[in-house]
Amino acid sequence: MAETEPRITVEALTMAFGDKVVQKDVSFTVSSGSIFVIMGGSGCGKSTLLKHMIGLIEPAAGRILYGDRDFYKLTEDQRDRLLRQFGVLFQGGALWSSMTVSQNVALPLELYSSYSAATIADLTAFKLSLVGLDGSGHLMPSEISGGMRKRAGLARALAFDPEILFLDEPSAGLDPISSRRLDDLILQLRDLLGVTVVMVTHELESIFAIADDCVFLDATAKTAIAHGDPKTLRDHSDNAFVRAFLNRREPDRTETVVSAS
Ligand SMILES: Nc1ncnc2c1ncn2[C@@H]1O[C@H](COP(=O)(O)OP(=O)(O)OP(=O)(O)O)[C@@H](O)[C@H]1O
Repeated sequence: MAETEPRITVEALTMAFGDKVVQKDVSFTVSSGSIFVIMGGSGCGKSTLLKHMIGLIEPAAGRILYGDRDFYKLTEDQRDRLLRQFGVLFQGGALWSSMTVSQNVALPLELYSSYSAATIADLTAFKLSLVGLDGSGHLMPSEISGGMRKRAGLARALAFDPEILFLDEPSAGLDPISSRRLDDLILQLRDLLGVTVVMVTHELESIFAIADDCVFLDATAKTAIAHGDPKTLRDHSDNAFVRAFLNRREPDRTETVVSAS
């Protein structure tokens, strides 16, 4: 069950590339221990928002707070320490094709920790077991399925026992069964490790199966037009476009689009 303490606060965020504003005045909070989904149509700025949240792109305006710490006001040292609490799985979840699954998972520990080789081997085996890949560490990425590759990417994202996992389209390209397994794994990791999960996805099945909360970005309004529990939004949002999206219907653009839910 999700706790209610706000873990992340996004406050009046404007995201832009030069003169091109992608989204403006986006505000929401992510509760500690929740699975939070960033959704919206293609090109509305979901991945861009995730990149702002993990320090890759600086806001044009607004703030992103972790607890009461304003991310972009932190010193480099403070920011590095905060980043250590993040686990990130990017779209594609690329593994190095010339390394075994174990070597891929061990890589961040080898690069960014001073653990001994034996400790790294133990930690790697533990992370692989967490994602159900015990016994597969010796295989090359080309020898495992797409679903297993995603799980290996997740094991690597868990290298430093993150408090927050950021996942960009984790189930993209997976068949429905592998996608379902990945959803179950994300839920288990949240329950077992107590991590907060922030996920970009437009897989509705996934959203309804595991998300506690969401923000809905709109490419036309260039702002968030809804937030809350996805099932509640699907059935009761006062925004017709959001209801249509979540019910997989063509939106009726003649209906009034209300700018918040
Ligand atoms: N580095 C960049 N420079 C300029 N424009 C960018 C850059 N990255 C993204 N954009 C633009 O910002 C907008 C949002 O892109 P983004 O990838 O965040 O959307 P998205 O909602 O994640 O899309 P999708 O669901 O298709 O993956 C798009 O118009 C995109 O072209």
